[in-house]
Amino acid sequence: MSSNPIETGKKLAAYAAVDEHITADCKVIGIGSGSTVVYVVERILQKPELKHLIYIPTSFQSKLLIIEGGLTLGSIEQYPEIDVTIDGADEVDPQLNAIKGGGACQFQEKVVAEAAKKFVIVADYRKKSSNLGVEWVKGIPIEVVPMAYKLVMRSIDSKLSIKPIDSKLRMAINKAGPVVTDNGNFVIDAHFGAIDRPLDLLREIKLLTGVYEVGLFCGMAQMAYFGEGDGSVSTLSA
Ligand SMILES: O=C(CO)[C@H](O)[C@H](O)COP(=O)(O)O
Repeated sequence: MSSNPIETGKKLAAYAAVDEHITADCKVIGIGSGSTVVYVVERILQKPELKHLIYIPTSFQSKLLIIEGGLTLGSIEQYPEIDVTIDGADEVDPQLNAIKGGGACQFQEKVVAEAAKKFVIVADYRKKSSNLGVEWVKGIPIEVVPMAYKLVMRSIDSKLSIKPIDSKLRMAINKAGPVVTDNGNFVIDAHFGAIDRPLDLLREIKLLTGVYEVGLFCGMAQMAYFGEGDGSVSTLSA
């Protein structure tokens, strides 16, 4: 085990979720994105009985994890019904509402989560929260069509029932200009502070012209696994 409690937490959560939800009688598995999901694939690769399943990616990163692991890559067009999707999250509340999109993959992640009979979140202890917007203060990731980004920023400021504390276009590191998603779009991160009614906010933001997808996942997850700092795993169920 790593001596870093965060890495240990990610690994414990990922291993527990794979052990409890991915079995040889599953057919199609959705693979989320981010650093915790690396441990999901690591655990799958330790189990030869899971080799024959079809794996659906949620990003370029997770496609590479599947291919480099020698697993069978499928597409959501071929397999629109998924048995289990396991993915990370940036923040999860007690009702299992989540903020996702820290890695700008929220659109494909939402498609693959929604297509699954069971959507399971894996995360380290920092992601557990009493209220969305309290622990994850970088803002809700909102994927927007590039030519509309200024309009969406104006609309976020003026048309929602709650005003953002801060909202900005996500800029790339090691590249001049904005982050460009796997779908060729931009991301606006809008921080609203503690969000009391995430589903209402999700609906409002989705109605803004130019918005492609919102990194609020409400009522989607059946279960979440959190790797704790003391080496244990805690769970939340819907
Ligand atoms: O939503 C995501 C990417 O868009 C990730 O699942 C989320 O950012 C968590 O990542 P990590 O496991 O690295 O903490």
